[in-house]
Amino acid sequence: MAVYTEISDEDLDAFLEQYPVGRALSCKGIAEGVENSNYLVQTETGPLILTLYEKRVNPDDLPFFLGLMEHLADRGLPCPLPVHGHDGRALRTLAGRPAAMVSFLAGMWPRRVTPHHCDRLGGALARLHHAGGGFAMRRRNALGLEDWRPLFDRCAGHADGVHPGLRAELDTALMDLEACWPAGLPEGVIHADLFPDNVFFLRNEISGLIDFYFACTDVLAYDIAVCLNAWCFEGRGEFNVTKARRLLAAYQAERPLSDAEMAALPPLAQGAALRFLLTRLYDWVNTPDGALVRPKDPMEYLHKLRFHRGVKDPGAYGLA
Ligand SMILES: Nc1ncnc2c1ncn2[C@@H]1O[C@H](COP(=O)(O)OP(=O)(O)OP(=O)(O)O)[C@@H](O)[C@H]1O
Ligand SMILES: N[C@@H](CCO)C(=O)O
Repeated sequence: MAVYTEISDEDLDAFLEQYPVGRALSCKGIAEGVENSNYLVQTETGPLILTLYEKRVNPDDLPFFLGLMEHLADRGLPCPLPVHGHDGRALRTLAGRPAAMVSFLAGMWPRRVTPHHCDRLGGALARLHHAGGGFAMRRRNALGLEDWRPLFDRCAGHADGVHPGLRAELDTALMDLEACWPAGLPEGVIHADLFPDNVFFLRNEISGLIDFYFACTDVLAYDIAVCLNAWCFEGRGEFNVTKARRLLAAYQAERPLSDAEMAALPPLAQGAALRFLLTRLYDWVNTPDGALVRPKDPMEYLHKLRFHRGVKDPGAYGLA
């Protein structure tokens, strides 16, 4: 479960007094998620999500994340809207952590992803990229190409213990990407972690996009590459080209890809697989036994990385 920081009733009451939301009627820790502490707070004016930002979030980035959610919500994207206090501020401190409240979004994330979900995702992702266009703030991707080598170095010594030969395989994959990483592609605001558990559906339509805490300014097509990894593989590791085709077609109906973006999909997809493999590997080897939050399986992403390294042509992703 992801409640790293507990809050007392007194602290919560004092916190809520600073917002025009009335008093708390209940407050429950949310088990899902691995990064931050999240609470569902029922207030006299309705439900809100209270987040206490934990280790991987740099407090200096919070104005970007909160400003971005506000910018996107203002442009009609169904994403959480930060709640401002009586003093106008959305961000303050609770139980020693930076904390903010955002609007509660109804819906459930898809436990079994279908091609229909991928279709809706593709459209929403393109709309997110368009809507992010006018956002004035910038944030470098803290988990981009240049950050993978230092992250790898921090866990390389444990890699072969997770899987024999993993260290050499990751080193080679990283060197290949460092040599051929695409340059000059269109950039803008990307979500950078748009996994199924960050997309809510209600009656088969998207009702919410959440968790903007990796969002940054980077190559737009890299966001598609993240989604191809997170949405288009089956449980046993096979790539589902029908899902990818639906995702890409729906994306392109709203934002057509250039030839350069299409050609770049294989290395971008390798990079996205490597990014999640490395953060998962890092967590895998640094999480003590018996910790409350179970780390996610890095091997899932090794299989995905291998698949993308075998792709010679973006047609493999269902592009015509
Ligand atoms: N605005 C929201 N409306 C409704 N539920 C929300 C909202 N934000 C978060 N949640 C709930 O909290 C859970 C965890 O949120 P979130 O994904 O942001 O956490 P996290 O710790 O950053 O997780 P991770 O990065 O591992 O996905 C979600 O799965 C959802 O159940
Ligand atoms: N979506 C990430 C975890 C949160 O960043 C993963 O599945 O590894």
